[in-house]
Amino acid sequence: MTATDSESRGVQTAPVAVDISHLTKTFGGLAAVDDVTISVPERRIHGILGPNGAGKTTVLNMVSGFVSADAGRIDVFGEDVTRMKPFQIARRGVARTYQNIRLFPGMTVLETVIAGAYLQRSSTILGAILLSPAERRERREMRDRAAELLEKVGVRADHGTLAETLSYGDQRRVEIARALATNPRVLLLDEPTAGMNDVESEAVGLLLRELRDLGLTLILIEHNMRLVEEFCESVSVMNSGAVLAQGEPTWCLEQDDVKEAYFGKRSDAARIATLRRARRGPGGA
Ligand SMILES: Nc1ncnc2c1ncn2[C@@H]1O[C@H](COP(=O)(O)OP(=O)(O)OP(=O)(O)O)[C@@H](O)[C@H]1O
Repeated sequence: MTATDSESRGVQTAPVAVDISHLTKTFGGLAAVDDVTISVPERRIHGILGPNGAGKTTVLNMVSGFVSADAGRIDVFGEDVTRMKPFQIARRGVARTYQNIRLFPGMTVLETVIAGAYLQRSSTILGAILLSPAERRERREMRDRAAELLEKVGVRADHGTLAETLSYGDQRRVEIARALATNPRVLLLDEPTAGMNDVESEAVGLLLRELRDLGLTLILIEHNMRLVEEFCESVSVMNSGAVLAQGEPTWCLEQDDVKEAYFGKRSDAARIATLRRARRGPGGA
């Protein structure tokens, strides 16, 4: 079927933002990622799920250039980034957060977010040294934008507080704000709700949806099934380096091999049903 056929039937086919094709990475003989193919359209919230050691973080590390692929290819908005360095990929609009929070020690909340914005600077080094009017204006704009982003992600703490002294949930939010300060088109999030309670996780889910509505493509590694089912539009479930199932989250989670691989035990698989009931309320449906 051609694009014209699709359009004439009113089917919208969004351009692909991140196209991962036959990606493979081996560490000391172990295939951490084994022939993985994942295609994420623009303006999508896509989850990568799977048990510990499934290869999820290694996939994100390759997309962001922190780990080089042994085989396969990664395209971002149609451009081959497979062999690019992290800063080159970042310049193409890919930002990320980490599983283990990486905030700069000794920096305030505001400084941390401003540090993210430095990738976007247009002022010259000479301008910075001489503190030219353009430099001063740019610094002011970065401060304003950083404050705006902190507000958007829901950090209520004083912006002068040292980032490392914040609660775990707030540190994760500061990380998201720092990533957003680079003006990304694609945001990769490694367990953004780890350590958060249900209310905080829900707020992150709503934020992701808001970002999607603003045009971002979001790829997140997430263990919170409730969040996945509520906010992810599609998922890839991985196990032992390979993709077991891809598609609509609820459908994927109902596949027997996914339940077995991801949750290991029947009793854990039952947890999915419990979470669904909780989400729908006492009336079910
Ligand atoms: N730099 C590395 N050197 C050696 N082995 C690695 C390296 N990075 C990852 N691995 C191994 O590759 C496999 C996949 O790891 P990865 O962190 O991608 O899994 P994951 O699905 O993100 O797991 P988790 O949910 O626990 O973070 C694991 O067996 C891990 O030990």
